[in-house]
Amino acid sequence: MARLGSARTHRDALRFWTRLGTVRLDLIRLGRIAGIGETPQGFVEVDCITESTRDLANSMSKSPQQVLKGKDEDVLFNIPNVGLDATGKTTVTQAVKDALNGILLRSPPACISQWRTVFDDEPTPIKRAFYAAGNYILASEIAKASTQAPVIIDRYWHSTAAYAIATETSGKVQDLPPAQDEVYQWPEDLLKPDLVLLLTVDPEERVRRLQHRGLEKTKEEAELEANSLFRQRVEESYKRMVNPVCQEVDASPSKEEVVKTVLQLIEKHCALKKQLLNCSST
Ligand SMILES: Nc1ncnc2c1ncn2[C@@H]1O[C@H](COP(=O)(O)OP(=O)(O)O)[C@@H](O)[C@H]1O
Ligand SMILES: Nc1ccn([C@H]2C[C@H](O)[C@@H](COP(=O)(O)OP(=O)(O)O)O2)c(=O)n1
Repeated sequence: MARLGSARTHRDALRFWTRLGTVRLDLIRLGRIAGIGETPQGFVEVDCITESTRDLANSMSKSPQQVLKGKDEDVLFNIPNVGLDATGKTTVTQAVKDALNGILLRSPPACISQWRTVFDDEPTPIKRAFYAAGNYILASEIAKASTQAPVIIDRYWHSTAAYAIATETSGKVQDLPPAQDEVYQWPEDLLKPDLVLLLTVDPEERVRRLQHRGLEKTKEEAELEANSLFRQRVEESYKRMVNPVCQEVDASPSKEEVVKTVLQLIEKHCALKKQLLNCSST
């Protein structure tokens, strides 16, 4: 395990605290995940080597939103889709990306996805650290891609937070942290999306889609299937997210209809964004 000491002296070391306050990550530009473990302070330490980390270091010296300012900023946006598994996120993100000639990204990003199965078997705080780090790495990719085209994202911070909140709590949705709690707030140091879409379907339809898809499940996906209270806590946590809120989309209709609805929402959002930009520049 790479020691925290080396991270402290490393020029490119970056330190992040997740919103949930449980995990500290030291992302170091080395090229591979060197090790993980508990520091004496009880924090989880992850040394992560990705090309993106240097970009991230550069972008973190600016405010998260500043890094998005490209020359065509009035027409550019980034839109994550979130929701329970098998609600159609991957289907919709792909179709929207094609329709808008955009760029499709996902959380966790491709550059660390090969470690996913390893981290999914780790204790929860370490697994969360992995997904949280993924969101920050993804942010630097979004910032870069957003100067070229609209960016459509399959999951982002909302997913990490919703699953973390649902795991850290038990029982019914009434036992979740209250609606105004800061766990539902977007982290200040993470690039914000323009519009977050929460895809929802009724539980029976979701199970049908899950069976139809037939992919291997993560432990949490299996938990989602077995435990309807857990599922309700994840979905309710999504609904309580603020700044930005998750805009709910009924994903029960046909793929074509859902994509049409999503494109209309994006169009509406863009019109609003342009209006706001015009107002602020006059
Ligand atoms: N609107 C829809 N109507 C019917 N089936 C759908 C719809 N959207 C997605 N599906 C199917 O449901 C399954 C899960 O979709 P997927 O996009 O993989 O979900 P997710 O990314 O949310 O896990 C796939 O087999 C997909 O073809
Ligand atoms: N940004 C992310 C992405 C996924 N996760 C976790 C939450 C769940 O345990 C799994 C579900 O992710 P997965 O990509 O397998 O789900 P879908 O393919 O979209 O159905 O990963 C996360 O915590 N944070």
